[in-house]
Amino acid sequence: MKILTCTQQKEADAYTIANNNILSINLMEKAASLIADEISKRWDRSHRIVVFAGAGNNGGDALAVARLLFSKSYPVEIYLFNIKGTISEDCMTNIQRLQQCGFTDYHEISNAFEPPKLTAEDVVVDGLFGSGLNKPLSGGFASVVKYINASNAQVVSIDLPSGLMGEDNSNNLRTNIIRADLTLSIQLPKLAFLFPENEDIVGEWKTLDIGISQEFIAQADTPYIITEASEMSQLIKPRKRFAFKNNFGHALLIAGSSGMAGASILAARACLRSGVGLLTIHTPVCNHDILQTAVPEAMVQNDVHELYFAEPVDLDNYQAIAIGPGIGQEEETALATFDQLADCYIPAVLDADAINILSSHRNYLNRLPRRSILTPHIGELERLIGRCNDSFDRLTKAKELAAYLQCYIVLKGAYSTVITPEGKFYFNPTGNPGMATGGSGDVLTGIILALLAQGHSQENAARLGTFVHGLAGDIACRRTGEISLTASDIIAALPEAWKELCETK
Ligand SMILES: NC(=O)C1=CN([C@@H]2O[C@H](COP(=O)(O)OP(=O)(O)OC[C@H]3O[C@@H](n4cnc5c(N)ncnc54)[C@H](O)[C@@H]3O)[C@@H](O)[C@H]2O)[C@@H](O)CC1
Ligand SMILES: [K+]
Repeated sequence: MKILTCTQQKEADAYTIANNNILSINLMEKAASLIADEISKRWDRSHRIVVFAGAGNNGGDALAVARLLFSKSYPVEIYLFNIKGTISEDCMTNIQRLQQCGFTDYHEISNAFEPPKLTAEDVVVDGLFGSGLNKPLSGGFASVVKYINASNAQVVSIDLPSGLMGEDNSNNLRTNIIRADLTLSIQLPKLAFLFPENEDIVGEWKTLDIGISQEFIAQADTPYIITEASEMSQLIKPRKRFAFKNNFGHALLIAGSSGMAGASILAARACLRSGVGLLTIHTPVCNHDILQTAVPEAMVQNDVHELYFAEPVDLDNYQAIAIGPGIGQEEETALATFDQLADCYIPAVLDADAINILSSHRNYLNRLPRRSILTPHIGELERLIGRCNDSFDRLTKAKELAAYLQCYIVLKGAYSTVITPEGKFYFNPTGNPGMATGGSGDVLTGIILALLAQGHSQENAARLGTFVHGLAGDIACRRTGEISLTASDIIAALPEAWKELCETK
C-alpha cells in the first residue's frame, strides 16, 4: 500500500473528481458516511457527539458526519471555527444541508469562544484541519486543541489529528496537536502515523476507502510503501519435485562468543526454519559442543580462538553470509570482521555487534561490500548516524547512509523499515510489542540469511524476511501473549508463518 503526502492526497482528490465522474461534495458525503458508520459502530446514542469543525473541507466532512449522526438520533452539537470569514464551498453546502434538516445546536465562532463542558461520555469529532494544514497551529486554534486534549472525552479525528502534519513534524509543537483515540484516514494512511512518537497523537488508526482513483494512486511517485502479504507471498519460490538441498543454498553464519552462544543458536534455528539447504556456523571453540547439540541440522566450524571470532572464513562454498549475532566487540573480532567483509563477494547481512563494530571503526564504513544488508535497531542506527530529533529526521539520515554505503538498512521496531540504496522505504505491517525481547533480532538475521542463500535479491530478502519474522511473532503472540513471548517462540511459529504466507493469495 502506498503512502501519499498530503499534497499528493489533494491531487488525488482533484484527479478523482475530474476523471471518475464524481462531484467533490459527493466524495465528501462518501467519506462522512463511512466515518458516521464507524462512530455508530463504536458508540451508541447515549453518547453526545461534539463536533469541532474548521472552515475547510476537513470541517465539511465533520459537518456531514454531524448531520448523518443527527439523522440517526444521536445528540449532536457543532462548533464551527470561521475565523477568517472564508468557508470552503463544500463546507458551506454542508452548513446549508444542516439547516435544511432542522439542525439547530450549531455555533459559529469568529472570535471569542465559550467552550462546551466535555465529559468522558462525550465523543469529540475533530474536523478542524486535515490535509490542508500548511503550518503548525498557534493562537486560538492551539487553545481549542489544548482544551480538547485536557478533557476526558473520546476523540475521533477525521483524516488526521488536527495540527499534525502528514510527514514532517520536526517544527511542530506537540502540545498544539489533537490527541485522538481514533483516527479515520481518508483512503490511505499518512507517513506520520508510522512514527513511534506519534502513537499517542494518532491513537488507533484506520483507513476508509472513499473511492479515490486507483489509477492515480498506481502512478503516484512515492518513496513510502507499506508492504502487503499478497506481494510477499508472490516472492516465495515453489520447490520442484526433484529439488535437492544444493538448490537452496549453503549459508554461513558467523555468530556467538563466550557467553553468547544463544544468539548463534537462535539465528541458526531461524535460518533452518526458513528453507535454507545447508547451514554452517562459524563460532569460537567454546561454543562448538553447545551448537552441535542445540542445532544438530547445522555444521559447526571452529574459529582458531577459544572465546571469540578472530579469523575470517574462506567463502568459496557459500551463497550468503550473516555476521554479528553475539560476536562481541573485541578488537581482534573487529579486525576479523573487516577482513571477512573486505573480500566478501557473496550477499551479506550484518547485525548487532557487527554494526556496533562499524560504529566504533567508522573509517571502515566505506569498505562495506555494496548491497549488504544492515539490520540495526534505533540505538544501533543512531550510533552510526548520530542522534536524531525525531523519526522523520532518522529516516532522512538513514536514507542518506543507505545511499552513501549503497546498502540496505532494515531499521527494526514497530513498522520495521527496509530502506534501499535508491531511497525507497518499505514499512512492515506485521509484528507486535511482545517481540521487543532479547534474541528477536537474531531470529530476523537467520531468516534473511536463509533467503539470501536461496537466491532472493537483497531487497526481497530484507522485505520478505522482515514480514515473515513479524508474522511468526504475531502467530506466537496468539499463543503466549505479549508478555511471555520469547525469541524461541517466534522460531517455533515460523513453520505456520511460512505456511500461511504460501497460502495467501
Ligand atoms: N473533495 C475533496 O477534496 C475531499 C476532501 N476531504 C477532506 O478535506 C480535507 C482537506 O481539506 P482542505 O484542503 O480544505 O484543508 P483543511 O480543511 O485541512 O484546511 C483548510 C484551511 O485551513 C487553513 N490553514 C492551514 N493551516 C492553518 C493553520 N496553521 N492555522 C490556521 N489556518 C490554517 C488553510 O487556509 C486551508 O485552506 C481532507 O483532510 C479531508 O478531510 C474529504 O472530504 C474527501 C474529499
Ligand atoms: K482533523
